[in-house]
Amino acid sequence: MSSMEELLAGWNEKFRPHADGAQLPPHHPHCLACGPDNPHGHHLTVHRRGEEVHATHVFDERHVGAPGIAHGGAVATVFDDLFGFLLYLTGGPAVTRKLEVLYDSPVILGTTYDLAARVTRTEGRKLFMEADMKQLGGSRVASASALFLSVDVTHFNQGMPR
Ligand SMILES: CCCCC/C=C\C/C=C\C/C=C\C/C=C\CCCC(=O)SCCNC(=O)CCNC(=O)[C@H](O)C(C)(C)COP(=O)(O)OP(=O)(O)OC[C@H]1O[C@@H](n2cnc3c(N)ncnc32)[C@H](O)[C@@H]1OP(=O)(O)O
Repeated sequence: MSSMEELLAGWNEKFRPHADGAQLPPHHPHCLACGPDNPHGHHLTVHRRGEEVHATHVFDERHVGAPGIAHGGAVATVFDDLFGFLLYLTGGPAVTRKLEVLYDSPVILGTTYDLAARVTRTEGRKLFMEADMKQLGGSRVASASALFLSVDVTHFNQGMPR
């Protein structure tokens, strides 16, 4: 079995119904944001809570921008991937067409943040999503909105070596 075939087989399994409160599976083992086997990754763990997905996250020195502060691109990576977990609730693959991040305050390395994301509207293939990142029990430090577009499985063949 090719690595793509293995990925597809596993991907279908990931779309089974997930109970409220369940930990959701990583997109794949090397995913930059959630893959457990990516040494550069964020190792994001995400749970379903009702129709939302939630994560707690600590950025570290691998994600540094200005000294002591997370790189804005790293913050965007985590938001983008968190949106990708909503696909387990909506039931099929989709990809980011548009991602907008609002940075309210610096995201400090070594600090634990709470993240939550939800689908706000669907329109045909279009999934409109919103997310926020907050200090534990505290104020918002960033928020994001995204448009994902549903795609067929063949979309992912574009990444296979030719
Ligand atoms: C079931 C088996 C599944 C198997 C999957 C297998 C393997 C997967 C393995 C791993 C996956 C891992 C992770 C995935 C999950 C999460 C990770 C985070 C997410 C990402 O990291 S993902 C990567 C970054 N992402 C891309 O790499 C996308 C590149 N891009 C494209 O591939 C195309 O761009 C595409 C396909 C997106 C669209 O192309 P397209 O040709 O299909 O669609 P088109 O452009 O025509 O737009 C259709 C309708 O959206 C409207 N529209 C467009 N833009 C708009 C805007 N800005 N505002 C408002 N409306 C807009 C149009 O106006 C039209 O509207 P209407 O239909 O009403 O006319």
